[in-house]
Amino acid sequence: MVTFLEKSFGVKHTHPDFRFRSFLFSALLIISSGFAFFSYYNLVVAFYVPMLISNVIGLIFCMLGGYYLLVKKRPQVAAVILQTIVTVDSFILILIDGNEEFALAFAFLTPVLGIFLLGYRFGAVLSAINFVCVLYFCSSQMDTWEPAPFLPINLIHFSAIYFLILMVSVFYDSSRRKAYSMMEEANGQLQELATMDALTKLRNRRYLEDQLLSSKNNLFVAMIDVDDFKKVNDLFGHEEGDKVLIELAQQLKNNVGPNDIVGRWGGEEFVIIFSESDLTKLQKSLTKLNRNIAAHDFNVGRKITVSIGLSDHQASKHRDCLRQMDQALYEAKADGKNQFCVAISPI
Ligand SMILES: Nc1nc2c(ncn2[C@@H]2O[C@H](COP(=O)(O)OP(=O)(O)OP(=O)(O)O)[C@@H](O)[C@H]2O)c(=O)[nH]1
Repeated sequence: MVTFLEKSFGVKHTHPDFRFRSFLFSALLIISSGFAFFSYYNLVVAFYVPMLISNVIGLIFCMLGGYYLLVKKRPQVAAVILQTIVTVDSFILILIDGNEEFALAFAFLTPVLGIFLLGYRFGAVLSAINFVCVLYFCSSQMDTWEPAPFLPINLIHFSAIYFLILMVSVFYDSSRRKAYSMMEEANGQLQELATMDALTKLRNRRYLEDQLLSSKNNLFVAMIDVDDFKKVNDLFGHEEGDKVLIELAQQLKNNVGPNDIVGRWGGEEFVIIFSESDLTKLQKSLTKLNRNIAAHDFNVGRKITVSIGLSDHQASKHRDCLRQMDQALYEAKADGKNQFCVAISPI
């Protein structure tokens, strides 16, 4: 059943909208069954044209709501249609049945349903309009309604209950939405923290690997390793070493394009995922990167340089590509450091 609904709605059951869409679907199904039944009843059992027309129109609107929900995947439009059906139908019932039986009770559906479906702002406006209309109708029909007249005290009771329901619904819905948005915000922050390197504030290895594994394109990826970083720590202390890493993170970001992703792989190793696919252009960028880093003043009593291994990357050969990138980095180090080396996988 859940799989069927997921397919029909076009969203997974974990999607925040799934319950809302399920509610719309069930409500449209139940109401349209009611319309279908009463269309049949008013056509075959007790022929009555006004109710027959209103039921057929209701049925058409339900189908329209279903179309927007299931085909167009626009639940908000379906919600407006459902709300319109309920509000208009409650009016028709009052107009036809007066205060007989349950007709007036249907007016109470609008504040509860309207706020749930349209949100507390639009829902409250609609409820207020609905209230004025019902009030006008009740007042204009006072004393004449059968079987019991609608007395002023009934009006007071009706207004009190209506606004109580409206206020409870507004409070409930605004709290629900607020709690949901706070949870979304907290989730976003957690997600951000889980994918961020605490020292440099760059993306961490988990994020970088997720990006690489989920990419459908062939990419170029570079591994950057600080040369002789142990000496920096040994000569100036670990704290100064940390400052160099933070400054280097900034320099790497300054030297890549806006769509490239810079992250810290771990220790004194960084990774850049390039959006550029032209190798010649990338080689020029890496030459410039090596030059700019070497020329930058890191405020420690020593020049800082980096070695870089560049490799192409395909998600299906992730581990092999990382190995190849490491090998290119190793060659850059072995060749004298402060340079890059390129490794391209055989086609
Ligand atoms: N300050 C600081 N040092 C770190 C951090 N992570 C790793 N290191 C240090 O980075 C150094 C890496 O040293 P090695 O792997 O020997 O490499 P290297 O001295 O850079 O030499 P080459 O890679 O051959 O150029 C070690 O001394 C680690 O302690 C960190 O977060 N902060």
